[in-house]
Amino acid sequence: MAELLPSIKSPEDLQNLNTAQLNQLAGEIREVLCNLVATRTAHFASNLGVVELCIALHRTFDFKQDRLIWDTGHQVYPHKLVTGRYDQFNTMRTKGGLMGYPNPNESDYDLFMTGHAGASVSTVMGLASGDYLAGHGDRHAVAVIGDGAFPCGMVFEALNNAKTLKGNLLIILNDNKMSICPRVGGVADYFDRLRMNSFYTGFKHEIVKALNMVPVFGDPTERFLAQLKEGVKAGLHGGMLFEELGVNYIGPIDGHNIPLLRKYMEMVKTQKGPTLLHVVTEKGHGYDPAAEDPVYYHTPPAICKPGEAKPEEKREGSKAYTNYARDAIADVMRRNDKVTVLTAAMCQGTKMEPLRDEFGDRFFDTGICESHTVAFAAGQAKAGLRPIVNIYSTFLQRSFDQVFQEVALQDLPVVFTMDRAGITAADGPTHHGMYDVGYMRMFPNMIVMAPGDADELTEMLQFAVDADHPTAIRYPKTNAENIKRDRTPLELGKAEVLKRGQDGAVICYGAQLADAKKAVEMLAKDGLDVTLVNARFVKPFDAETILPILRESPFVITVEEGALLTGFGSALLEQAADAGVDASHVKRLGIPDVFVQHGDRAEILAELQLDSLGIATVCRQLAGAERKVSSSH
Ligand SMILES: Cc1ncc(C[n+]2csc(CCOP(=O)(O)OP(=O)(O)O)c2C)c(N)n1
Ligand SMILES: CC(=O)[C@@H](O)[C@H](O)COP(=O)(O)O
Ligand SMILES: [Mg+2]
Repeated sequence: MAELLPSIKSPEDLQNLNTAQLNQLAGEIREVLCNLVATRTAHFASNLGVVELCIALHRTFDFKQDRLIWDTGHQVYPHKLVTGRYDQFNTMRTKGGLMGYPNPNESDYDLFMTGHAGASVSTVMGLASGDYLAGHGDRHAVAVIGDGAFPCGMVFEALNNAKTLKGNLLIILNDNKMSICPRVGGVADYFDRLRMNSFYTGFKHEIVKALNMVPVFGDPTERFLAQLKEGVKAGLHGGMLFEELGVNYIGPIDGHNIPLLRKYMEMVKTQKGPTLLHVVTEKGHGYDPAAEDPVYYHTPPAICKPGEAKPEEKREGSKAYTNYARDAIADVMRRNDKVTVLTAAMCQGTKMEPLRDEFGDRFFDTGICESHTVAFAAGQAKAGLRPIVNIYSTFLQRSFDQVFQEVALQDLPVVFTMDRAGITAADGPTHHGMYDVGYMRMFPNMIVMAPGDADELTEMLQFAVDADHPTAIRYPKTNAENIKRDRTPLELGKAEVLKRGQDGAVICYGAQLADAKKAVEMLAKDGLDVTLVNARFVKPFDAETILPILRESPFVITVEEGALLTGFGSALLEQAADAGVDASHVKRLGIPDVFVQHGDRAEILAELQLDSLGIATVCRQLAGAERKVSSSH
């Protein structure tokens, strides 16, 4: 039972604790983290890994004045616990409760609401620059960034700029050998070599000793020269990559040793110029199952109670769209050896570990480097391959310019399977996939579609791989259904009319089709005969099918799980305006011009009237309104 933690109302309450008490506090924080994931899915292993680092930071710096940014922000739970949010902690990732990422609306100790990796060094540099110009050059600016986030291009853009910075910059590299999956790439290998540095440091000491004993000639000289080469290599590995950029490199040090962390932090506080402190931690530290399997315990299912064995994944009747997409990708790759698949460090989230194993040389994990991922895919397409970029909608935003220049402008056959397109629920506004419809349909040459059910996703993927143009397919974070019907074969730019009625029309773009169908069936029981359309494509738009429905229907509702601004409904209004068709009776359902907060997906969809009840309610209102108008004529 937590004794110390409840008394920590702010980091000031840490100042009087001794090392034993700080270590006890670390244990209490871990207990709270374990209890949290016994109740719901949350970020777990990452938070377990930064407990001591967080305590040492708040014990050493005064972040009422100094600046602290946790890169990505998924590891911010210990920070929230020591900055006065212990009492609310059980609301984590629930509607109206604490956000699972930093949230300035919760605390002044949270400076940026983040969830996307790689921006911390840049933003903390901006803070340092602003403080310097405001006369607060004595403030410290600290970015804590993981080894998975570090390869983000933006980090190197910031490092390039760091030596010009006025103000104090401390970058803490939290190196736990993990992204969500094991980290990949040359930066990862470099960190591995740096982690050996404690060995090299000792080795360098040996070199100096050897220097004093070096004989002038004979065998020992050769041995000495061999050692000297190693010593020089050690020096190179001793953070020279950073030193050459004007960033002092210190480390690596043990990230679970609070006194040691505090000693080094006090030391770097006096260091002039940008400094990188390399801290080695264990992802999942302090809870053995998580330390042994940090991939699974990155965001484990709610039912993994402390000490319980790893539960089998819940068997559900229907599978997630993610599973259908993964299986469809695997199937296409088996039948066509020109097809490749790329992920930007989301192999686990897109459930592609089996593809990594099966298609080794046609599976590419680029790390958290989405801009590179898309440009790399464009290069593959130019070379005659059919790359599939399997990516979360929200993270694709990082690659906007590469989608434009390297893919659409070149008219290259890159397939974008955009997972988490729509409400992602507990992750909140940084992770909802809101904007992909708008920005993907803007680009000439792009084919933009959304399946109404699981089988249609499979069909669309094959269609996309066969298309000689860039294509984008969006689907949400939810279980997929299959809608029984006489399925119209997929045809470029053609919608599918599931039912015709004379009282109104519901035109659905994407996976809410199941809810739209339920709504139309409910309405039929009320005597309202409503047309149901599965739009399938937002680009090319099926004006030939849809505009006559606008002309004939007393009311029309469009349904999409995405931003209304620039979304499918906007496209319909544009088409109507261009064709001179009256669209004043069109009601668009989707996400309004707000950032949707975290919460339960079903609740959020209901609030937005995007579920079957909401769609039916809006139809009744419009039908009623329509009947009043027609009866008053
Ligand atoms: C731009 C972007 N791409 C992908 C992700 C998904 N993501 C969240 S955490 C994570 C791994 C981060 O690894 P690291 O920075 O080492 O933190 P750790 O979990 O190891 O503490 C990834 C890929 C993201 N949040 N942002
Ligand atoms: C921090 C981060 O961006 C990922 O951990 C993300 O939260 C994963 O989302 P899913 O749980 O939907 O895969
Ligand atoms: Mg890591």
